[in-house]
Amino acid sequence: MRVRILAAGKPALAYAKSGVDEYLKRLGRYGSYELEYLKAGDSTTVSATLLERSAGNFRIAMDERGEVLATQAWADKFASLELRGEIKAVSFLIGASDGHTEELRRTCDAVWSLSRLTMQHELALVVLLEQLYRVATLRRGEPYHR
Ligand SMILES: C[S@@+](CC[C@H](N)C(=O)[O-])C[C@H]1O[C@@H](n2cnc3c(N)ncnc32)[C@H](O)[C@@H]1O
Repeated sequence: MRVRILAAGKPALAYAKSGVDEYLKRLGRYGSYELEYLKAGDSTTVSATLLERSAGNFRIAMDERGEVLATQAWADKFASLELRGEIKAVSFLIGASDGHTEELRRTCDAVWSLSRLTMQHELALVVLLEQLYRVATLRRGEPYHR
């Protein structure tokens, strides 16, 4: 199963750029993880583009209003998505500074939260990638996950 991460706007902050590079590099050993940036803009335009670019994928909106899950629950959800043979790709959608539209949240297959905190979108991207890496190591029984 391909894992796609679609994010509005390339990171501009140095810590975010290096965090993204680091976790993408690490994830490369665990499967197909693809990070795609789209142009930042207003919420309506960005949400419409995110939906268009993720058409046909199992879509997970990353949003502070979403379901807060433990890391083990992420791993369990991944396993059950993989068992559903019809799902070829899952897309995680990160919004721009104004967040997602209500329509995007309604249209997605799931809405997950990284915490109840509102994070700057570049930080949210780094936290998402770190969790994906943690889930990958957890599923392989490797020691990174504690
Ligand atoms: C600055 S936030 C948008 C805040 C906006 N006020 C809202 O109502 O969503 C930009 C993006 O970062 C991501 N994000 C920020 N905090 C998050 C959290 N706690 N959980 C999941 N995603 C988060 C979301 O994708 C969000 O659309």
